[in-house]
Amino acid sequence: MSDEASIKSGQLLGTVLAVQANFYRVQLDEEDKETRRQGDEEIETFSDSASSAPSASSCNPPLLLCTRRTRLKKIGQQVIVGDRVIVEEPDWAGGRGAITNVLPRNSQLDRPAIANVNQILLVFAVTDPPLEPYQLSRFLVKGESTGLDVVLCLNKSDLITSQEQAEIKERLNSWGYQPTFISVYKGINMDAVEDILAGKITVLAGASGVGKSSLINNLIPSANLRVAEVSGKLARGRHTTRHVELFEIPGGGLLADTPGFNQPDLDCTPEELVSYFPEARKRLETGSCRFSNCLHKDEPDCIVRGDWERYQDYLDFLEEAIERQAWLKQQADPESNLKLKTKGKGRKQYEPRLESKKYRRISRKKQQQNLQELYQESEE
Ligand SMILES: Nc1nc2c(ncn2[C@@H]2O[C@H](COP(=O)(O)OP(=O)(O)OP(=O)(O)O)[C@@H](O)[C@H]2O)c(=O)[nH]1
Ligand SMILES: [Zn+2]
Repeated sequence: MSDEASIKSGQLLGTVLAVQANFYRVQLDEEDKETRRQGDEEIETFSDSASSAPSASSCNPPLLLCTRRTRLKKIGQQVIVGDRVIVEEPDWAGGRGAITNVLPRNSQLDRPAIANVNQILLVFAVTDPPLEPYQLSRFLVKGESTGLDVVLCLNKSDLITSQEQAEIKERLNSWGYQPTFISVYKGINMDAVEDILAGKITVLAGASGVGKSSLINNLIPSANLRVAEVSGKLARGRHTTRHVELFEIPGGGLLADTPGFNQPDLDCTPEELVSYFPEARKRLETGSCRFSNCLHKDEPDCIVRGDWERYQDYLDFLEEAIERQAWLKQQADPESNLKLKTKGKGRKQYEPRLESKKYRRISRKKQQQNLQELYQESEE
């Protein structure tokens, strides 16, 4: 891997927006416009038909469909959406190029794989569907567990009074979040959303029906067709694959709508869970628990346990994380699926256990259950 400083002349720098079979759709950086213009002049000089075919630089956005160099394949260098890549040998008239190198990633999300994401934009509705604190909490914790910034937008603010809005705001402030109240319908605070997204790679997440598709269509009019094509209310096509795509926002920034991220399954360890609650982090800044490995449940002299609204959510998620850890341990250790039995004459032998208990209990909230089912459906 090389870095941005070592780009040589003749090399172009761009960002992978989508992966289609063995091709990578790469958006070139603005600085490369000059190079493209020069390239076009050459084409016009040498080809009579150049004016009849649209060239890469006349495309807006400037995109090249690229292959990955064999050398990258040989060294096992994957290219994923969001990657900053070096492109060589551009064919401006044909809109083609070859990826010769991948710059080091600043971050990487898995499932779906996407590089260099700066933040998670969590969208919920203030009502319709009703704002469910437990579900919101799960999404927030899931978002925090990526280590990226989590930004919260609450849509459909046209449906509530300013008094109700103030109450929600106060409540979420106590959770450690400053929500932006928006309305895609009424165009409320859409410029604030554009400011949040500008110059960054953002992953959009949020429960079903909160207005994510509406938001994308509003921000990116050109995505209209594409969203309707691949997702839409009828087809739900985007939910059947792990397809990820970065949409260019006219006001700046790239946005990924990844249904894979929309299942709020928590996959962290019991120890790290506490750091995904801003209000608990704040308590830990003011002091420490007696035990360094405190899980903040019923240990003596715990600074986290106490009278804060989401403490019960913390305990619920902790239970889940503990069960998950036990389950993973069992999976990793083949002998743990076996039971040590003492046979005749003190001889010991492993025998298969009866079917082990399923680690995940039935979710206590129906809405969340529906979401999980939805996700499973989409995975099938
Ligand atoms: N009142 C109001 N309704 C809105 C607003 N934004 C979206 N809606 C409506 O909310 C419903 C859901 O919107 P979508 O954009 O499909 O929501 P989504 O989050 O993409 O939903 P999924 O595709 O199920 O994940 C639609 O009926 C929209 O018309 C808004 O600002 N105000
Ligand atoms: Zn503690």
